[in-house]
Amino acid sequence: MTTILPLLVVAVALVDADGRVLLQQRPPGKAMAGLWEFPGGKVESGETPEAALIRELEEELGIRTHASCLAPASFASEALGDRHLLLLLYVCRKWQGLPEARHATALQWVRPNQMYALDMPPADLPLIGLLDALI
Ligand SMILES: Nc1nc2c([nH]c(=O)n2[C@@H]2O[C@H](COP(=O)(O)OP(=O)(O)OP(=O)(O)O)[C@@H](O)[C@H]2O)c(=O)[nH]1
Repeated sequence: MTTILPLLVVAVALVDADGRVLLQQRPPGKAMAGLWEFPGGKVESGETPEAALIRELEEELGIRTHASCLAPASFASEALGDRHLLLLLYVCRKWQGLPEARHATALQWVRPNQMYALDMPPADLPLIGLLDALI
């Protein structure tokens, strides 16, 4: 029997006052370079998912938020090489600071229905319809 190791990733739809969501572009050199994704990253050993997301938001965008502002919204389950990605998606409408691209190539604010036209990781595609209905 093949052992499949799960990869736990947290990501967030940051929603602004106009109902737009922040996407970031994966930088060259990383897997799936150039694709547009939700900010987030891997949950490290000993971290709660919310703590991991708060850490990633600070590292990647320089913004701060609180666990009580992270609303669980959906998840994705997708094969990823020899791993199996479990991506927990949160929605967040309250944070401090102005997002800046510290790791990403670029940032853009888009309405969920504009995401269908963007290149996004396969795991994210089923999440677009949910955000379209939710936001
Ligand atoms: N952040 C994020 N990762 C996603 C999304 N969709 C998706 O398939 N992933 C995948 O989830 C994994 C997240 O890993 P990452 O490389 O961004 O995480 P990280 O910030 O911990 O990176 P590092 O390994 O360079 O430290 C990648 O395999 C990435 O392709 C998404 O919308 N947002």
